[in-house]
Amino acid sequence: MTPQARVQAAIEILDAVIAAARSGGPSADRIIADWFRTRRFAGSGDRRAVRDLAYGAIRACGEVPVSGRAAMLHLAQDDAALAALFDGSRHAPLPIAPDEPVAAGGIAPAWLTQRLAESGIAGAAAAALLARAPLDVRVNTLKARRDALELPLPGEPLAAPQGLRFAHGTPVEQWQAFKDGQIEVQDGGSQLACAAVDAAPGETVIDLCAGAGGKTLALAADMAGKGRLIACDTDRARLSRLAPRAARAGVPPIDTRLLGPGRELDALVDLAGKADAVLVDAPCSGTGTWRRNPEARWRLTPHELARLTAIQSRLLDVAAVLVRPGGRLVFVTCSLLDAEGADQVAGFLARHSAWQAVPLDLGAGTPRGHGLRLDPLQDTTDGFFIARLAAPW
Ligand SMILES: C[S@@+](CC[C@H](N)C(=O)[O-])C[C@H]1O[C@@H](n2cnc3c(N)ncnc32)[C@H](O)[C@@H]1O
Repeated sequence: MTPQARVQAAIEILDAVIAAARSGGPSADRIIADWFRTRRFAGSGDRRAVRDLAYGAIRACGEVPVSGRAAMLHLAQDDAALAALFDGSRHAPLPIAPDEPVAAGGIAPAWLTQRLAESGIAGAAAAALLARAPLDVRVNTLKARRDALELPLPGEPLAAPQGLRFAHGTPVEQWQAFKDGQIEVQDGGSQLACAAVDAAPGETVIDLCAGAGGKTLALAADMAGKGRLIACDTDRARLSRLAPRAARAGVPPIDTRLLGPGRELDALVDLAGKADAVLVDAPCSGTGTWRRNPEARWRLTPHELARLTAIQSRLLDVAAVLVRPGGRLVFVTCSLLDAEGADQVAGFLARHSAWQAVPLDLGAGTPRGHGLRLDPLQDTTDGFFIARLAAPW
């Protein structure tokens, strides 16, 4: 592809990303993969260049742009070489007209930027939400040890006890250690959220929102494969991805429970008051993971945020029913908004006055309300809110 054709391709992809953000359609990654699937003439250099252009524009524009071309023109404003590629030649974008719409730059839509600022995330901390994430792995202690594992490249040890960091794009999934289940790809913040559960061998631990089991596998390793681990979710497809991952990681079969939204306890009655620990890795806005999917900020609306916070409160109450007297509940969201963090825990403690928040020391993070917040600027992880709550005896 010519440099001009790459820009035009990025514009077409951005049009699709914008439409998907408005209609709840596929992710930018999916759209880019689909675009190239039908254009076999594009080589790996073309893919990388088009992807970088598209993601560069997504990261740079806070509000949803009116079009892919307006988003790309925002980048071209400060890049004369890019602007010169709008030359109208074959497969190139049309020349830039003087009165064309140009998308505005920014961190996120105005309402969301304000909510972040009210939650103490502004300036450099807000910009860091859109930085490029490194690649973190967790050493699986069921099969290996961080200090005795030989890998093709040395990783940088993280605050998370089994975490190692590599540069973005390191092909760890091709390494034998990955194929053998000795390492899992998992953000350092996500690993710290699991450490907050402090799961121990022989315990009964429930992962209430397990998804495809990223955190479940870390809990299983902490339990040394001994005890009872129950992985739950309302999404059958996600939950079904856990079994093959567990097999690769050498984790004994895990009890999985498919939950009905709003009727979660129906499938968990046998566990009421029995769990030593319940992890609520709740569905959330994902403001802490924009480094990986920056277009998510174009999808979020105040209405969607209100829907998510209502689910989070309900899941906290569901979890409280499952925890045994003296047991623990760990609440986690990958969000920096207080509505999905500190406020959520304050609300829980107001509803359950006999429960207590337990201070956390994970070697990273900043206290926020009754919990701890990890943020991409200070902690160089994805953004997370983590709180640990103790049930009364
Ligand atoms: C943040 S994700 C979990 C990610 C997962 N723990 C991991 O580490 O990969 C939140 C999960 O909550 C699930 N979920 C949504 N509503 C739920 C509900 N009412 N009960 C349980 N899980 C729910 C979603 O399907 C999603 O998989």
